[in-house]
Amino acid sequence: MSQQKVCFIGAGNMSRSIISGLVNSGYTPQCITASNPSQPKLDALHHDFGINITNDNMTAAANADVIVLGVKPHLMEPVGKQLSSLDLSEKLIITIAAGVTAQRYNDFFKQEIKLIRTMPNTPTQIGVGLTGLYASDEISQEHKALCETLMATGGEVIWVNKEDDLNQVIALAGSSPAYFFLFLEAMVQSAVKGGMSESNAREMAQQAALGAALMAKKNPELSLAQLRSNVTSKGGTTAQAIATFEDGNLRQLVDNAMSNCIARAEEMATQY
Ligand SMILES: NC(=O)C1=CN([C@@H]2O[C@H](COP(=O)(O)OP(=O)(O)OC[C@H]3O[C@@H](n4cnc5c(N)ncnc54)[C@H](OP(=O)(O)O)[C@@H]3O)[C@@H](O)[C@H]2O)C=CC1
Ligand SMILES: O=C(O)[C@@H]1CCC=N1
Repeated sequence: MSQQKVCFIGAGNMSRSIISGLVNSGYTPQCITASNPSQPKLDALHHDFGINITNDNMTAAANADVIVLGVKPHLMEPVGKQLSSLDLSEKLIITIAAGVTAQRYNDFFKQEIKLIRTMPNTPTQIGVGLTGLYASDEISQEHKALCETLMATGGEVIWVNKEDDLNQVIALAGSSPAYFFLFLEAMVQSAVKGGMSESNAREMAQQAALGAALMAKKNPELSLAQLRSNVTSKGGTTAQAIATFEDGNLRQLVDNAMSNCIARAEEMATQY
């Protein structure tokens, strides 16, 4: 794998997940630098992965071939302004932020930068993530290939043709691990209420989720409805549970949740 110098501006949850994917798949830790204002997350990254750490965004960015912007969306503008005095013409800039359009970064950095917008998710940290990628026509094949190689260390990558499609990626993959954690939380709470120990309840619920996801993945010829049907004996227990979900309009609730997720990304695009 190419061992370009990669720096992360912002060393929070998502940057940590990507760094974990990189190092676990053999990327040289000495080629990775994380920059963050507060020290504890940096120290943990240095301890866990052996990467370089700093509180100085400018030095980190100046010395990197690839700059990954890992701060919250509202901080992209001050970070861009801070780095705008650097000559970024030869560098690839990768943003992971939701809801900040590619065009805005040229304003923030006060120059035409080579930017690829990505939408990863936290399972990247264990190699089973998914990252959506968008690049405008001006971005070179070399930079696209480099970005894809870096992000693929955390799992699957999917290019989208239109920037707007990244908002669907947010709803389907970037944010969605949280939906599944919520579902697991609710299952565990119900089982604990029924007398099960929390650890047993969690083990059962998470193993079932893992098994269901793997079955869906390993049987692409089977529809999701068929996989569900295979569990659902007529007049049996599953049928009662599924009927309860359908009566409670789970599908509509999921549709509302995903639509609101996308609407928030669109709103953020007008804010930042
Ligand atoms: N979490 C997720 O699942 C996903 C997040 N994203 C995107 O990733 C980005 C980061 O999110 P997430 O990792 O969750 O957020 P975190 O809050 O965990 O991380 C953001 C980090 O940025 C640091 N930071 C703040 N100001 C600066 C600055 N001026 N220069 C450098 N670093 C700074 C913060 O440091 P400190 O804490 O010390 O202030 C913090 O460590 C967001 O844009 C989000 O949209 C995308 C996909 C999924
Ligand atoms: O909640 C957020 O805004 C970010 C983007 C996707 C996941 N976390």
